[in-house]
Amino acid sequence: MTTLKQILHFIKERNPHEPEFHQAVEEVFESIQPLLKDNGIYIREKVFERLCEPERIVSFKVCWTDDNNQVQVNKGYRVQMNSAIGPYKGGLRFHPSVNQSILKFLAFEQIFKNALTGLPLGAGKGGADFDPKGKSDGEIMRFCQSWMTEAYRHIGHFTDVPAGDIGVGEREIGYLFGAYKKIKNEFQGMITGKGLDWGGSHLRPEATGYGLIHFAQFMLAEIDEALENKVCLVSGAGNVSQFAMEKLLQEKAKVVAFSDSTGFVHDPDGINESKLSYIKDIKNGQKKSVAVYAEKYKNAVFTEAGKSSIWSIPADCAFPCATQNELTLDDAKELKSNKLILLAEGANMPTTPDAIAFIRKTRILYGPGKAANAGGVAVSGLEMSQNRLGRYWTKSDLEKELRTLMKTIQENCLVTIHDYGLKEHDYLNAANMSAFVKVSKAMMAQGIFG
Ligand SMILES: NC(=O)C1=CN([C@@H]2O[C@H](COP(=O)(O)OP(=O)(O)OC[C@H]3O[C@@H](n4cnc5c(N)ncnc54)[C@H](OP(=O)(O)O)[C@@H]3O)[C@@H](O)[C@H]2O)C=CC1
Ligand SMILES: O=C(O)CCC(=O)C(=O)O
Repeated sequence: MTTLKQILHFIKERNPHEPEFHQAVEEVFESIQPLLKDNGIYIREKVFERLCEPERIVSFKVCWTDDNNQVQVNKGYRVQMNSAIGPYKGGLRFHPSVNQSILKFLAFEQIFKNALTGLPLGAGKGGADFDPKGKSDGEIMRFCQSWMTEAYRHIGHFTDVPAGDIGVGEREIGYLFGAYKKIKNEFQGMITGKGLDWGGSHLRPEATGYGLIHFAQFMLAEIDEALENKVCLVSGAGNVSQFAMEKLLQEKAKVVAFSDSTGFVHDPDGINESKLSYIKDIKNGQKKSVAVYAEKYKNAVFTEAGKSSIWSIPADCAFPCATQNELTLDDAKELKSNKLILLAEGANMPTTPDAIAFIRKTRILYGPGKAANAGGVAVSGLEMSQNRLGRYWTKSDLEKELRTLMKTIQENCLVTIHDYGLKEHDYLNAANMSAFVKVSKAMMAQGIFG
């Protein structure tokens, strides 16, 4: 008889040297303990073991020439994790830190997140250990074209539909889409995050950040609180962060800090629309460090990475929107001692396990990324629907859809909390359990190939 401990041990042994993947797996495994204990079928059918094994990993070389005519070689990947409820779906990350462990953790998280959206989306993730920083448009284009020259075989609107993630925005999506169209001679919605004039959807750029803030509003409403006048910290200064800040401003919250890989800015006066436009210009146009912001606004202070943490600034709400494991136990303790009310994750797995365990023992509301940042992939799902119909929906249609989707995810969590007798506001276990049940059912219905 297999014990629960043996299952986790087996998965870790089968996937050595993959700490991020282990971390993501262990979190879900902990959450679903009651389900595994009460339902022998999950054990007999080896559902968790099957969920942890990617259906396919494609790993390939990406050769391209830089502007000095030097040959460059990178590692490219696509992890096709699970297709029980729809075609593989998830972003591409171009960052020097990319490796198989990171992409497997991201693809694994995507299984549950995508299930929570209620849309027919399987799970995948991919990318390359390519660093877009400092590269010319021509170099980025040649890299994307080379990546797609291999990956196109595995991608398609009913097979696997990538999108953006760290280092991949509309420019990269355009080059990837163009390469696919050229190779296949087909104009199809095989990638999301496209430009509005060539098959993209209104609100996809905004969706992750806006959806995160909607989710936070719904969580706060449960304790009769609102975002107005709340002091907020938003890490990162990229896509998710920029639109989280934008929505927070619309909701009259006060954003006093943001960051990037070089450090963080504390602006005690709070940012406003014109300051946010400047942040967008620094990051999307000039492609510089956020340090530049502090040179322009007199009360703003820039602190270099490693010297202190953005999470040491007193605030009511914290939104980690940069990268994995960016918020540690020490950060969590400091946030608590500064009387934080809510922590909602825009990034994937940004909070370390010990920090999550600490937060969950306090009264701080915790919104796990799988639920809180699902707005991005949800609007990607709606982009796929529009592509299949050959129609565009209006911005106001999509605004309504996004808000409703985020509300439905939150309400499903509340129902799961009630049905399984979880602790009040236990969004973490609720999200993991309800998504697990949904995907497992689909897998078992499809036999052992499911
Ligand atoms: N884009 C989307 O729709 C979705 C994204 N996510 C997640 O949100 C997070 C941010 O993604 P996104 O905004 O798209 O990416 P971007 O590339 O647009 O922005 C990433 C931001 O995070 C900072 N950052 C990246 N790596 C590090 C690091 N190791 N240490 C400190 N700062 C870092 C970057 O700083 P710098 O500019 O200096 O590199 C940048 O400010 C990721 O975890 C992603 O997986 C989740 C759901 C959907
Ligand atoms: O829009 C998508 O398909 C992917 C978004 C994503 O990568 C994520 O949710 O982490």
